Amino acid sequence: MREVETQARRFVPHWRRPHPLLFALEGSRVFGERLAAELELPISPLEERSFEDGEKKCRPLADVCGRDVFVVSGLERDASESVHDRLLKLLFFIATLKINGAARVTAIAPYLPYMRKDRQTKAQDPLTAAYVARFFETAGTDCLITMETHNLAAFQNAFRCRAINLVAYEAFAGHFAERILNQGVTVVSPDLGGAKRAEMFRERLETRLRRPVGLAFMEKQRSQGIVSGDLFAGDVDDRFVIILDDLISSGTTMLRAAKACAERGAREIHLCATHAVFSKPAAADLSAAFIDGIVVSDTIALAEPYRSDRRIAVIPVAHFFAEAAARAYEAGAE
Ligand SMILES: O=P(O)(O)OC[C@H]1O[C@H](OP(=O)(O)OP(=O)(O)O)[C@H](O)[C@@H]1O
Repeated sequence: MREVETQARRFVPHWRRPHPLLFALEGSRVFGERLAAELELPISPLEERSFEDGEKKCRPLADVCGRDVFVVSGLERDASESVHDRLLKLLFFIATLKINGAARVTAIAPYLPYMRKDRQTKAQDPLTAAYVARFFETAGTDCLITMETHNLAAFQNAFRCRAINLVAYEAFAGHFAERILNQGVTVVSPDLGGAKRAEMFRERLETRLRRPVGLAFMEKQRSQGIVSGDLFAGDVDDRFVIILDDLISSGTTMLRAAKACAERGAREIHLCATHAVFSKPAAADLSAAFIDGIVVSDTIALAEPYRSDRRIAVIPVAHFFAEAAARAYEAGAE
């Protein structure tokens, strides 16, 4: 794993007095500290306790009455907490802030889970993306900030409170532009659902490189956990290929797209995804020799064994969140 340096800061926060409070829930201290540095705010103290029966308690130790509050929490699973533990803990904490008089609460969830189930594809399917949005609203969230949600249209339709989706394409494009020499370049979407994302990234990369960048797509269907579909559109022969997706979980999607590119003569194959969810089997799959590099952001802290993998570059994105949080604060104060 290689930590890539944060790009130059583009904003300086100006807080009125008293300044907003920033809380970082357990498991999010590293990202919280990066955010705190960007926002020039201290992390406020809180009490987190787990009880013998599995229930949790989370209490602010700074007086929140009348204050603007930012609360950051990673919502991915880690060794000590499940997605559900973290999601419920954040929702309870937001509700606690509100009943104790917080003026406005901005939830910062670098990775927002449950967004993949955004439509009914089978009879009586749940719509978890919409339910998660309702839970945040019910808890009293005034604004939610996340990055690279799975389906932007579904995300925007699900939330009635302010919901901001950030993207890291500019940072990814900058990273690749420094490494691509005079090769032809193609951005590949590993499924049709990601076509718009790939196109947006391709445009940024083209601007950086000042020459045309190609686009390619692969077919993908997922049913009962089995991924299928072999159609491939676009030219990757002898090209520097970047396969772009929102997240890597098992790695199945990226691996099959990378294989398809290798079979079609790609010269170099790089995977690029905002969220390194990396559920267990990904480790073995992504070590394939035809994968030259993997670029992710730090929305999710890398678990072992990925930390020692030199092919993985991690792009910091806390500054995007800091700027969005500061803007949301300014807008709310108008
Ligand atoms: O690493 P993996 O385990 O393969 O998971 C990652 C994939 O899952 C999501 O798409 P999904 O399969 O839900 O498809 P969709 O675009 O049809 O919603 C996501 O956009 C990735 O493509």
